[in-house]
Amino acid sequence: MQEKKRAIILMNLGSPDSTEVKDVRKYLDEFLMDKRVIHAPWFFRALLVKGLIVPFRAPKSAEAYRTIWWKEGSPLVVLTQQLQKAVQEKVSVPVEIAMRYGNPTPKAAYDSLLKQVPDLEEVILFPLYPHYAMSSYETAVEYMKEVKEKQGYKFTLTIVPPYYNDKDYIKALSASIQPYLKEDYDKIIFSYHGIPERHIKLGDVTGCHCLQTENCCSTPSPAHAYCYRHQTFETTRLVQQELNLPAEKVEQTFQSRLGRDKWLLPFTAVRLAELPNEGVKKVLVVCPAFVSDCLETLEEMAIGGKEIFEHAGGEHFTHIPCMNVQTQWVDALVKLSGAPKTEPVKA
Ligand SMILES: C=CC1=C(C)c2cc3[nH]c(cc4nc(cc5[nH]c(cc1n2)c(C)c5CCC(=O)O)C(CCC(=O)O)=C4C)c(C)c3C=C
Ligand SMILES: [Fe+2]
Ligand SMILES: [Fe+2]
Repeated sequence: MQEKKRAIILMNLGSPDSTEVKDVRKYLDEFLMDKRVIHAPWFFRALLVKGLIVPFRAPKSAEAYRTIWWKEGSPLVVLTQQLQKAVQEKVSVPVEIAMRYGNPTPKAAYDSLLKQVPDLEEVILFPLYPHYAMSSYETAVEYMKEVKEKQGYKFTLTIVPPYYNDKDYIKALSASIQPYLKEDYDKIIFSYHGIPERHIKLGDVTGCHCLQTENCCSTPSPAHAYCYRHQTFETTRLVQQELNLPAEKVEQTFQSRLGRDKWLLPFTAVRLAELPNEGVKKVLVVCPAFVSDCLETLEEMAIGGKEIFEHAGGEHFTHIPCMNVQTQWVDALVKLSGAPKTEPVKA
């Protein structure tokens, strides 16, 4: 039987095209005008985003991007391109990348694949987010569907589900942490990108579970399929188990808050400022919501987090890089995608 004509798209969040304020403004505008990121009717969202957030944030954000930018471009985009190359070496179908905001766009990714395989039958969409959140996984998937429908492409779209508890993902993430455990450390902080509590409640398919009790995320519920908070706790728990980490040395926090809404607690920045006073002087920080290093890991955590911790009396701060193109992660990704592997070269 003939093999189905397939291809893969790796999808990430995206970055501005450059560190110039005008490009950052354009990127933030597209990002924050997304109705799955800021939940408000279009008119109020536009007023808030275009009138208030973007004009103030763009120059500061551009400054932050300048501290981490590489000569090849944005770390997030460059690392996603490197991941594409690493995956391409292991699968026998074409691999493209697409960004939810900025470039390369979903249309560019689809069109490139159709150029390579005109009779394409199936695109496997791999969101580079291990956890489900409306503002990351859901918006990426829905946007890819929307563009496909609009363009009238005939192939099917198969979506890889969140893999926050997948055995191979957990093993790869654990392997990326393992070498740092040789250091003398007091605590390892699992810092995840935060989201507003409102998003968790809105995504609660039961309508009566999420954030209703202290331990909702560890009480079995169908809501967990869409609960970012539950899924992040699971990743931490499974890595802790895999690496045999003592419970008293593990802490979970949330970073990158924007605006005045109630966001998931505790905040990484607040805990980093408190920990030295609790006798925690040496920390390791890992950011498992990101598979590729980006502004939030390289600037907010490795630079900003370190500053906060040391200013409060901390002595040793180690940021553990994301999995990026580590072989075990690439192998896990290929397996999760279900794409056919390249034939091993015969000796
Ligand atoms: C890991 C998944 C992510 C979730 C969930 C998420 C939610 C979320 N983000 C913002 C606002 C901003 N995030 C920004 C950067 C950024 N966010 C993610 C991932 C998630 N965001 C990544 C990978 C990045 C880095 C992009 C890069 O170019 O490296 C930014 C832009 C930078 C800045 O000005 O700080 C904003 C703004 C909200 C409001 C939100 C949930 C509602
Ligand atoms: Fe974000
Ligand atoms: Fe939950």
